[in-house]
Amino acid sequence: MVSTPAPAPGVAPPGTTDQAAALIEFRQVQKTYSNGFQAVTPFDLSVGAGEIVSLVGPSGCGKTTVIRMAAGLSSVSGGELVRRTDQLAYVFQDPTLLAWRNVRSNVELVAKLKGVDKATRAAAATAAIEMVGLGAFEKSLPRQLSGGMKMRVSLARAITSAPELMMMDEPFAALDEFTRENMQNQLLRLWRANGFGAMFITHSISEAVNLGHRIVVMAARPGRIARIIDSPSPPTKDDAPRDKAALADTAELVSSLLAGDK
Ligand SMILES: Nc1ncnc2c1ncn2[C@@H]1O[C@H](COP(=O)(O)OP(=O)(O)OP(=O)(O)O)[C@@H](O)[C@H]1O
Repeated sequence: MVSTPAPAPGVAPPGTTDQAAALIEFRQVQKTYSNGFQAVTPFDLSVGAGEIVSLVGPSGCGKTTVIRMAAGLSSVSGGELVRRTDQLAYVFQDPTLLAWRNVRSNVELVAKLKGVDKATRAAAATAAIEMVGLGAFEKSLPRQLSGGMKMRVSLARAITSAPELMMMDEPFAALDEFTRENMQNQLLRLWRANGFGAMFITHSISEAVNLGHRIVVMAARPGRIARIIDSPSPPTKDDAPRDKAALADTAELVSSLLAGDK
């Protein structure tokens, strides 16, 4: 069952698990596909307003299934999924840009399809394009951009629709390590400016730890949560220095959980 009650008043600070302000709550949510395969066993998680929750786990543990249910793209087989916002945006591994539209036109597209008026979406697109550092490429076509630049267009397009909740399914997986780290920084810059909540799926432990206020470590067969870890040094709005040693310890903990040591 998926229900969408009225938006909760107030905005919780990043890292909160305050149920009243949660944008989305999974309550014992399960997924069994029509062939009888149980992809996700009872799953409890909430994502607060302005909170980034990363999901990391082995292939087949149900990460995409979870995010698809959250987005309403896949039905829930059991339990209850409560979503308190319809302001969603998606960013996938494939930036899915329209080849014949230039950067600005691609960035404005989702907001346009959502019916945002021309002046508002143009202003939002200008800000987003600047924020991802593509101001000089507004008129470029996708084929004239690198993989990292295309992903920045995809991020700018998502932000332009002013989402409260971003669903991100391995958005940076196809990028080289250097570009990937750069994109994580871009994403955090956008988050500091726009304050969206996010579910961020990744196979990369360092990415999960760098981005998440909380890190959900999943296990496979059957798909389930192994542990939810509060970041010891989460991203902050004022971009305060992070405790690298504490984050390295968290990465080690995630690694050992994934290896089944803990
Ligand atoms: N439509 C479907 N019908 C039956 N089984 C499915 C379907 N979609 C996914 N599955 C199975 O459900 C399990 C979870 O799949 P899902 O794509 O959610 O995993 P994932 O953790 O996102 O994997 P990956 O990291 O490889 O993308 C897998 O075993 C997959 O084979």
